[in-house]
Amino acid sequence: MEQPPDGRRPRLISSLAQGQRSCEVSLDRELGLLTWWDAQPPRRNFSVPASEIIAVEETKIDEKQCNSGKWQKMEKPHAFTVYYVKRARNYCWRCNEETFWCIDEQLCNQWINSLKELLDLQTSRPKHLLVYINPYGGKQKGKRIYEQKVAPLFSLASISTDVIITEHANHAKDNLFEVNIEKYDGVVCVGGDGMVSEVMHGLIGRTQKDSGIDQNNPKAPLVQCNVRIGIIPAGSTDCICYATVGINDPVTSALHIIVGDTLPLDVSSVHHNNAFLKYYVSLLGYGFYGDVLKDSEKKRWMGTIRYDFSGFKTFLSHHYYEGTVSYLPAKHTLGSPRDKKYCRTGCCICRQSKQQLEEQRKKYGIGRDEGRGEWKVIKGKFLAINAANMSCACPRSPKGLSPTAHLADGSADLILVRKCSRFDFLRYLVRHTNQDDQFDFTFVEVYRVKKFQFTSKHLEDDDSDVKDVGKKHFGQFCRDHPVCCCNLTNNTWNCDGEMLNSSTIEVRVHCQLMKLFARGIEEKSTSNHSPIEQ
Ligand SMILES: Nc1ncnc2c1ncn2[C@@H]1O[C@H](COP(=O)(O)OP(=O)(O)OP(=O)(O)O)[C@@H](O)[C@H]1O
Repeated sequence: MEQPPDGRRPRLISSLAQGQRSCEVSLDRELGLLTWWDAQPPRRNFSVPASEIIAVEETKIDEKQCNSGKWQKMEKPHAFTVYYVKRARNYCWRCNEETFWCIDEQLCNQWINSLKELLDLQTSRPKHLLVYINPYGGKQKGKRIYEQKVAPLFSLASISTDVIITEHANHAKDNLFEVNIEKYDGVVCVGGDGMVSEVMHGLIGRTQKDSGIDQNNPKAPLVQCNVRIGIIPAGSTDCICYATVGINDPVTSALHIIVGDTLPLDVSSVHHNNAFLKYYVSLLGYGFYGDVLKDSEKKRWMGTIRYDFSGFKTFLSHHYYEGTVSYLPAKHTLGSPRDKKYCRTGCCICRQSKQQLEEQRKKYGIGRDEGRGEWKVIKGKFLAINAANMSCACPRSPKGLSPTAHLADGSADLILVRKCSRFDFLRYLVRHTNQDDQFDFTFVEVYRVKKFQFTSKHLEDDDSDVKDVGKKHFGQFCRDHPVCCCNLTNNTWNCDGEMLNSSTIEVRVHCQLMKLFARGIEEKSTSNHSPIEQ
């Protein structure tokens, strides 16, 4: 063992073997770094940070291994296996393993104990989790995905779980109001965005209830929810997972949970007339995205293809909506929607924006800081009104609705698509799938906001009762004849993929209200190779 001069913890260095090859292995306990390199050329060198080691286990050596290679000469070969995160393509993580063989049992135990001590220092890792599985989400594979891909990894990492298979919609949400939440280091949901939304409503609602906060008050300062949520994607839409991890892959998500990653996330609340309606973390969409959802819900029997079908049908209908949007610009944020500064792991825009908000809070007092600033008002006819809390990237649109929206800066990107021709709207939609700037159109506006309101024109009109009779009839006619592009009184918002029926709403972004077991999208340079070959 190497003794450092200044009282630092000693570095463990040994000559071990990997199968037939001998290697040097070093454990720097101060840096938390496991390194190994070939004793003979080509002398490749690998490193794994302790934070990405999943487990270490003594390896049971079978007869075959004992009788093969140079180890057959040894009386008692001993080995230990290190399981660690290996980065694959497209932000995917895999569990890799490396077995190191020692001649001496004492040395083998010393290695196992030293690595375990280092793992014990990883205090952000969960030990006990509450898991909700939606057996009907996506292609109804949630239970199988959990049992085959996730549970074995949790068990390898010595994480214990209480698993609840949901029996009806809102089961997870209701259960979270009753369960002894203190017992758990996090809550995992296996399903799609709908399940994430359910668990989020349960946890945020429970936190407010326990703190005596009235969710119906749109101005109430909500209490941050400290229980992390892990998302195991198993739905038909896994946008929240995709935008926070970079990929919707159950193994990758399970590994982010195991290593105890933490990603703070902004949550927006939606109110109508001092009544709380819903929270959302990815998209709140009116017009095009609200109509696509409304139509697709009637066609659930079609499976995931329903989104394409309803998207095409809604595109042809070309309905527009008239109303007033008022918004409060997010002056505290350091970014802007078209600055090409993407939200990535350890995002400094999110960190600094949160600091700015905290300073404002100290200066003006909690509650009074948020309404400060000048409200802007825009009246018009819109094909779509979208508020993106995150990029909303998904496999169909890898850069998302607002590519530079930030996950945790206390703001949302409000995108207004004014009435335009079908051809122009198609050009706008196509830009979500290529590298061109989707905001570079005269009929598209985008603002970074911390609050906004929308009032439908029909509710603003005093004589709306008389007009509505006619509109109701024409509305039905237009719905039945999709080529008509009239002004409709629809009241459906797409709120994280769930329908919300209220055309007039008040929205407020709550900076970093909840936390996920994730780390955001990693820069390509970190995500290409691991362990690091030096
Ligand atoms: N056992 C259950 N039976 C019926 N519905 C359930 C059950 N468990 C959860 N749900 C509800 O199913 C809805 C959709 O679930 P989930 O998001 O997991 O799947 P999905 O196929 O991706 O659906 P969507 O695309 O609508 O989000 C959720 O809103 C949830 O409340």
